[in-house]
Amino acid sequence: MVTDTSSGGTPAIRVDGLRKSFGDGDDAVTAVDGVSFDIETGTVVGMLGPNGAGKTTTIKSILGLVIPDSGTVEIAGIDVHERPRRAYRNVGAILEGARNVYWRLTVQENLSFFAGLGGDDPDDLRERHESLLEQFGLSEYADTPVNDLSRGMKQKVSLASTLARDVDVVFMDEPTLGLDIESSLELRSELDRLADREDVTIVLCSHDMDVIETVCDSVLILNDGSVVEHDTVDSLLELFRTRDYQVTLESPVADDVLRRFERAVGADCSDDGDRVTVTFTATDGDEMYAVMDTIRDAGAELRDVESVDPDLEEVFLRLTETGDGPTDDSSAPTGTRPVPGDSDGPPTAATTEVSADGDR
Ligand SMILES: Nc1ncnc2c1ncn2[C@@H]1O[C@H](COP(=O)(O)OP(=O)(O)OP(=O)(O)O)[C@@H](O)[C@H]1O
Repeated sequence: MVTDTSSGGTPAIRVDGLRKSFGDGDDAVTAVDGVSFDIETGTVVGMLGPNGAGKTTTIKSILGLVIPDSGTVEIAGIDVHERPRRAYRNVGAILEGARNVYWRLTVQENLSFFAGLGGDDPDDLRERHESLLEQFGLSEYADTPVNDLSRGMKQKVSLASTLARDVDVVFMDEPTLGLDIESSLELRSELDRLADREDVTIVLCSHDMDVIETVCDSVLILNDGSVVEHDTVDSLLELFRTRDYQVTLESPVADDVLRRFERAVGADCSDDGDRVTVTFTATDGDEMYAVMDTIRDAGAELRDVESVDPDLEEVFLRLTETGDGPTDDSSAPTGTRPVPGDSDGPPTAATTEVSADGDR
């Protein structure tokens, strides 16, 4: 089910009928194939999808870094194609981790530079910058060149620089990558604060399902260039909550009975010598009764039946039907990654900021 999350007002981001192909003829690849969604102001939205699902292309199209073949993008009701300067004025993005800050500049200089990009006088934002430095534990490094900092600290500078000016919409790709647990938790509460108290809209791509599950209000799942789901995290978890069951049988259960049972239930049984555990999905009550009948017919003794709460990772794998399990990197959800040479759009206000590459 694709749900429109807008509540009637102008959405922070509106994407309508976005399409983008790369290459020609037999080599053409359709990266984004008619993507449409609204993102409500002040919400944190996780964008997920297997590798090649079209996440990067969608985000780059929203930011004006890739020119779509068709479709429109509006930020706060302003068409980014018609009025790019106005549309991108309060948009920030971290697309390549710590690479979007200037490593030869000091931490403070980076904050001032990025504040200046938005047309603000950095002196007017001194208080904001001091509080950002404090929040991210960077105060004592204010005059240190970014180059001399650890990877995690560089990531924090990158985040602080994005927030150095007044932003209404922020795109973040893997913002917790390289952060220690404490900093990652700090970041999560900072994202909550930005969305709740400052009404900032945040679009987050992360490999870390835990971050997505705890920080995001809703999730947008892309697969094969299309939106396959756009719903709240709670609804998505609810969707599968009552479908998974774990049945425990008294051991021993004869081998042939186990195999028959596996075939009937469509799941693997594990026998630890004391008990036999079977986890299966029953989409309705009839299926559940059928499983119970199978257990009775097999003469197995039922010890326990429990429903199993799925986590977001499982929901994601089912919706995208990658089905290879969370350990398979090729199917795991990922954040956006840079694709060399795809910046075929003209410079925009957003381009200027997000592609301000480090001087390594
Ligand atoms: N510049 C390009 N030239 C050719 N093909 C491209 C280009 N950019 C993206 N693609 C192709 O478009 C499809 C979608 O890519 P995209 O990078 O948007 O997916 P993604 O969901 O961000 O994947 P990942 O998680 O691997 O970063 C892929 O098949 C990719 O190979």
